Amino acid sequence: MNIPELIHKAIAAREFAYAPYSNFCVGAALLTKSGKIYTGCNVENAGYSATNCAERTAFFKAVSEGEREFAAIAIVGGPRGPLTEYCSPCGVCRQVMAEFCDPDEFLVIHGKTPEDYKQFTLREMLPEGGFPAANKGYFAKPQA
Ligand SMILES: O=c1ccn([C@H]2C[C@H](O)[C@@H](CO)O2)c(=O)[nH]1
Ligand SMILES: [Zn+2]
Repeated sequence: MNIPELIHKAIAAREFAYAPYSNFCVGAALLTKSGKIYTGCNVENAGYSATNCAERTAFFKAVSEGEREFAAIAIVGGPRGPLTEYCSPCGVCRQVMAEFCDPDEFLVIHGKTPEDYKQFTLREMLPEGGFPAANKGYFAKPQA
């Protein structure tokens, strides 16, 4: 797994962040087990709760194109401008990861630069979570 490349793609996706309300710009790059990368940015809305995080944008792009098996996600974010901090996913995004990802294999990478990052397993990010993808393998496979 090329983590610097994944972070680089998350940084590029952050350029597309639509964040006129918070000015907090986030990018994500989601790596499938087969090696494809789906990117996402946050997309805000005047009705704030309609906002979609970068991580879920990447997941929903991938799942809606038939992907079900994921290896890692890189996340970068912070106030508009150069990155100065690590960005950690919100609870809703962690729950979406839990739907599809093995908690002990899937890596959640918090990047600042391609070389400066922290990595966690999904289980570390969501201790005691419910993990349908791990408990019932068929949830992870496309069904008729
Ligand atoms: O991990 C995160 C944290 C925040 N945001 C977005 C949501 C909102 O648009 C803005 C401020 O929270 O950043 C993400 O996309 N991902
Ligand atoms: Zn989120």
